[in-house]
Amino acid sequence: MEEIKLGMVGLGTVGSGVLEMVQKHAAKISAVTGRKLALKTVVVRNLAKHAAVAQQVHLTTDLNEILTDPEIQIVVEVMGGIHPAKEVITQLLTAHKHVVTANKDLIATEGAKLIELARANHCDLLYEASVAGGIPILRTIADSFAADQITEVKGIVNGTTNYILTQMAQQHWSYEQALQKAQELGFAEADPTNDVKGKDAAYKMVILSQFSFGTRVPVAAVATEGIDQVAAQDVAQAAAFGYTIKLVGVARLAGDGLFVEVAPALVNRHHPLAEVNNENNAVMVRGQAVGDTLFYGPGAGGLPTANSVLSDITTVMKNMILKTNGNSFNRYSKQLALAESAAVKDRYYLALTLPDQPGEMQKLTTEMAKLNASFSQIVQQAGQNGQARVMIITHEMSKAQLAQLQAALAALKTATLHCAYRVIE
Ligand SMILES: NC(=O)C1=CN([C@@H]2O[C@H](COP(=O)(O)OP(=O)(O)OC[C@H]3O[C@@H](n4cnc5c(N)ncnc54)[C@H](OP(=O)(O)O)[C@@H]3O)[C@@H](O)[C@H]2O)C=CC1
Ligand SMILES: N[C@@H](CC=O)C(=O)O
Repeated sequence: MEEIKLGMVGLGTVGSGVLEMVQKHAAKISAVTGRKLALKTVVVRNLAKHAAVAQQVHLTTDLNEILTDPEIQIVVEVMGGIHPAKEVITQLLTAHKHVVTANKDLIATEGAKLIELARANHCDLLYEASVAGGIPILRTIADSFAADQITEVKGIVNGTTNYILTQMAQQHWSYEQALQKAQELGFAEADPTNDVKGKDAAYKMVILSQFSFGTRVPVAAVATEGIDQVAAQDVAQAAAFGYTIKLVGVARLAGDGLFVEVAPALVNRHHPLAEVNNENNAVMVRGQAVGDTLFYGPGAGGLPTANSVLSDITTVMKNMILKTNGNSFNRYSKQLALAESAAVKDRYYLALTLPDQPGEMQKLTTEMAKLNASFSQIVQQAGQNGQARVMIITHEMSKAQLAQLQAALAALKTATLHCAYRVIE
């Protein structure tokens, strides 16, 4: 049987999973593709660190060993980050190697240029693993939603933060303890800042938006808030109201535009997203024809992510046999403007502190009434230093109304708004 040789750059959590799958699942890969797959060369930073693997695969620190090897036709990039990953993939595509990557940072920020370079060189550039780890969501949207009009895609798309929130809520671990464990388990990025600040999820929502709506939204246009400011009081009050706090990415058509955001949200405990725990992710795709669909699975971790990488590799292999390489992963393109804030409507959970004095609550409700904003649930708790903490679940209001309310509360000077989280029923 003909053998297809693979190269790889990076041998961390995902790279080690790819090595394991190529070895353990060799028979299935051959049965499905009609070709043997062999991992020939892996580029690492530090040879000594990976000495134990040197018996199984050729290790090098020199990318040229892959670039100049005519036997290696497909290369996996799992080093992460934007630089030098961008330069590495650019060199690989220029050398006519097909590339499979798990790198959402790079695809979300520089994807357009790399996709064009791949097309110009008749190479495949596939990145199923870049969104939601082991969930096969990108190919599903590209293929199975090819004819349907998607109106909303939302979900939990970061494993690290979902793991942290789950441990904090269920095991009562501290934020720091849960983050450290997520790092030990290989879920977090090398630098976890992007995980906890929501940027990793924003990268994924940019890629999901491109597949779902055909529009490439700049990362900077995605309003992004992480979980590092979520207060224990709000986790407890959310539970008392009947909700669970999750970091949720939303991309939806609103008015004539597209709205994309990543932020903590209160998810009704009966909603399927409320049941998504630990490093698991879930993506809900709403199509005009099909209605609501839900895709669930591990969003981080070596072997689950490697499975998505291998699905891309086998796709490249099949394309090589059929001589159909060089087509873009996602072929849907449609230019949508960003949605007007008046068109984006949700219910919100608001947490404020006010002076614990007669008339202060009245001022708050008066400001809300001026904006035609109302609420369905409200709780007031005595706090410290003569302050009361007020927690509200509003009726539906627009982003524009919310911004006006925030400005009005700031003008009052006595009220401090701590958070405004979307409510998902
Ligand atoms: N971990 C996960 O669950 C998931 C990760 N991803 C993505 O997959 C990619 C890899 O993630 P992950 O495996 O967790 O990352 P790791 O940090 O575990 O591994 C990165 C690997 O790349 C190597 N590396 C980094 N820079 C260079 C360089 N300049 N030259 C050669 N090798 C280099 C590192 O070397 P060294 O060992 O010497 O440090 C390490 O082996 C990232 O883009 C990530 O966002 C996607 C989905 C899930
Ligand atoms: N750090 C990421 C890894 C997968 O993309 C996450 O936690 O989701």
